[in-house]
Amino acid sequence: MAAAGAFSLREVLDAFRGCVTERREGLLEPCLSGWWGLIRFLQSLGAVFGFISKDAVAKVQIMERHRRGEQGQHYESLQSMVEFELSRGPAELRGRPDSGCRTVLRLHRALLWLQLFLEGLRTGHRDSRTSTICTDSYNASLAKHHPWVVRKAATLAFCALPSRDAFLEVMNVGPPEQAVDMLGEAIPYIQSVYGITQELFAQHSLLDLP
Ligand SMILES: CCCCCCCC/C=C\CCCCCCCC(=O)N[C@@H](COP(=O)(O)O)[C@H](O)/C=C/CCCCCCCCCCCCC
Repeated sequence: MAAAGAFSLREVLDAFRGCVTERREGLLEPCLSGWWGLIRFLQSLGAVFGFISKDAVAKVQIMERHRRGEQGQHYESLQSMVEFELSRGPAELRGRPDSGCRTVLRLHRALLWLQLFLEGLRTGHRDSRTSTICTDSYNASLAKHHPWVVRKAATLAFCALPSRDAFLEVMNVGPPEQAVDMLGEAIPYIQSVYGITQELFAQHSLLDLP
């Protein structure tokens, strides 16, 4: 999947559903595909979100370069990636700004924001403010990893978000009730990807990679 064409929540849902295998392995390809779908949605919201989508694109592209590179076989799953990058030594892992583990960690933290945001949208009232849901989700997740200037720019951008119902309509799923149902279907898959990544990274003390 690439960041072009109309957004489809169904495609994003299918991608995240395909990320976790029966043996609880996290597959990178479907995750990246899910991320491209989300980025496409973000890009459709306008230029005010450009600095956020640019960062997300850069991180997904780093992961694609790993996957398609000479060592690509080690980047099939989160587990094989962690094993491979740890085998090269902690100094190498901590010193590389484009390591797979560091990059996945940034996307993983953003996935917690996404979970909280989608849950807030799903359970919110018709007249809830999307910007408030987004700000609360951000403050409870990603914000603690960002410097003041990024937090300020992000919270300003959130003010440009449309109302909850308009937002649900932009999701192209049909009426708001249908979009809410699909969010209910999507959230457990996103939680599952978040859960296995959190477990794996905690097990190897990788949750604070600089
Ligand atoms: C189902 C459809 C509805 C929801 C659609 C949501 C679409 C969201 C798409 C993408 C989310 C953006 C993910 C951003 C990843 C940020 C990773 C990060 O933390 N990067 C920072 C640290 O990186 P390093 O410097 O250590 O390499 C970097 O400093 C960040 C810069 C940009 C600001 C990031 C703010 C993120 C706010 C959360 C996304 C809000 C999107 C709102 C739209 C609804």
